[in-house]
Amino acid sequence: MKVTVVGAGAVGASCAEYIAIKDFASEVVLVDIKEGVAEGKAMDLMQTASLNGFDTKITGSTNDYSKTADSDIAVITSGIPRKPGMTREELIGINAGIVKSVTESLLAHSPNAIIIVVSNPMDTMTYLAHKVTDLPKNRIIGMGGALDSARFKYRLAEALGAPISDVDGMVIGGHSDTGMIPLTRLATRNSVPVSKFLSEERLNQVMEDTKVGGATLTKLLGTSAWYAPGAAVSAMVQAIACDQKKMFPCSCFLEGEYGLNDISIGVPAIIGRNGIEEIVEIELDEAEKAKLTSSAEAVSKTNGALSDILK
Ligand SMILES: NC(=O)c1ccc[n+]([C@@H]2O[C@H](COP(=O)([O-])OP(=O)(O)OC[C@H]3O[C@@H](n4cnc5c(N)ncnc54)[C@H](O)[C@@H]3O)[C@@H](O)[C@H]2O)c1
Ligand SMILES: O=C(O)C[C@H](O)C(=O)O
Repeated sequence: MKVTVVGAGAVGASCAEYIAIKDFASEVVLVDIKEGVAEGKAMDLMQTASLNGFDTKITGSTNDYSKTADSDIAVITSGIPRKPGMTREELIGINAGIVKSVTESLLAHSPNAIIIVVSNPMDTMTYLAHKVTDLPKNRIIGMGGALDSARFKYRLAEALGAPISDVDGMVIGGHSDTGMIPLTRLATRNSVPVSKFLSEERLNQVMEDTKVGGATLTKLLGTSAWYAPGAAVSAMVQAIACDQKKMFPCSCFLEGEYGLNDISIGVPAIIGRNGIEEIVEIELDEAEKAKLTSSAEAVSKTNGALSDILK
């Protein structure tokens, strides 16, 4: 199983590290536009192999996509991250051009790859990847919900005073500060609804803290997060590589599911060897449906900024 990760920055390198540590891929190729960076990170990571006990071969390449040929899975993390005070949507001007050209270069050498889009604004970059390639919808997946759900579980566990392993929960909708929809109604502590333990007010606080999870870290770090994003991408890569059929909320191109069309947005999906094996349509209540509609409107508005690049 060959995996290419484009962008050897914070998220790309973290993702490559987690993939290697889990030791399910034969090869990971890191690609970056900055001379020597991908080669350097690959060498540094390879020097952890004997310490961390993995056999995955990690190589680096400065923009030479021939090294990525015949990848089974390609992850796109190239582009700029936000700084404190910015929204993800403000990155579109620079990142759209990068994601378009990287997607085209990847597919020129790996026509059968399944692509995972990470660069922000992620739902719009996933939509862009669909539009420039016209690949079947199962082969382009946006990573956002897996990360947002991990943050939701962290916040729930904190509020409950429970171990994170006892908590389950999911975030759907757009991967943005206002568009995320943490599904508190369906969240559980060992199968018991969390509303049994937490007041509505505390649950609302959990929801708000989850939605600004990325912004909170960006303020603390001066740039956006990488450990949990890298872990979330690696979990999705593993689900594909090992045909795990795991369910993650992720940005899927919708054609009528959830009443939405011509948009990529976070919904639950089964992830396996074919990428998105199935989009799972769960029963939402009226309030959740209204939130998903308004989240989709915001993503569509951001997609509108792609009109020039899609000409
Ligand atoms: N979807 C998510 O949940 C999620 C989570 C974290 C970060 N992100 C996004 O991922 C992106 C990367 O974040 P980061 O923290 O790793 O940033 P970073 O600056 O550390 O790394 C980005 C890397 O991309 C490289 N790059 C730029 N243009 C390129 C090109 N044309 N080809 C190849 N490489 C190129 C840069 O040289 C840099 O090394 C950002 O857009 C960020 O907002 C998304
Ligand atoms: O917050 C960001 O800008 C990066 C990423 O989308 C995240 O959620 O960590």
